[in-house]
Amino acid sequence: MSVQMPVHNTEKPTDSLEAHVRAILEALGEDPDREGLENTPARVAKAWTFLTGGYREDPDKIINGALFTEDYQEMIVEKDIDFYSLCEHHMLPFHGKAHVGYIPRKKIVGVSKLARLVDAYARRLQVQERLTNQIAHTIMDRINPLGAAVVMEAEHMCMRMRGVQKQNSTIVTSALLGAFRTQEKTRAEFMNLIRGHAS
Ligand SMILES: Nc1nc2c(ncn2[C@@H]2O[C@H](COP(=O)(O)OP(=O)(O)OP(=O)(O)O)[C@@H](O)[C@H]2O)c(=O)[nH]1
Ligand SMILES: [Zn+2]
Repeated sequence: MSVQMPVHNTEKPTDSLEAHVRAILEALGEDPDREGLENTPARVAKAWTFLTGGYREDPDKIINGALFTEDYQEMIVEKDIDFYSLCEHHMLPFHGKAHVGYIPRKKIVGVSKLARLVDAYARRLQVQERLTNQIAHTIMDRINPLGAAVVMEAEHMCMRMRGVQKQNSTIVTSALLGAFRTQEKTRAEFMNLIRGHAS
């Protein structure tokens, strides 16, 4: 399956964003020079630069930085990884939890790197499906495991604060590759583990 992998930008957008935020404030009928808003363009530009910091991360490098050879071929699951992303349709946040698993063939990865990988893809303009796929495919490509699995559960602000205004709906997406796709038992074990059951 081919997955859209995003472009890697290196330039920080902070300076150019500031002027645009000022223009948005004006378009909203606000006075960008009043005391409370005086520093808002700079603050917003800084916040958005952070929230889209994933464009300046190299996901391959994150994984390659901490790969270790280990004779361990059982499932490894890191669950409940908090993430914050921005939907590319409304540029509003969606956030929730990511559950990531893989079965090593020869290599294991430093556990913090799985969480860093989630952030590197989440901190961009995204759709949840692509975000889920990108994480799973990077694990598959970089660690070369027997399988990789990602399940993401998220609340979309564009469905809560506006639009259809559904306050309780959660979107669940999954990407199951290798053994997680072909072996029902493996898939079931992963699903049980992320639901908090030990076996
Ligand atoms: N599949 C998918 N859809 C998303 C995601 N984030 C937002 N959307 C949807 O993107 C769609 C954009 O639809 P449009 O009809 O062009 O936009 P809209 O008029 O603002 O739609 P409403 O949100 O229904 O008011 C909406 O249905 C959103 O709910 C996502 O991560 N995945
Ligand atoms: Zn949206």
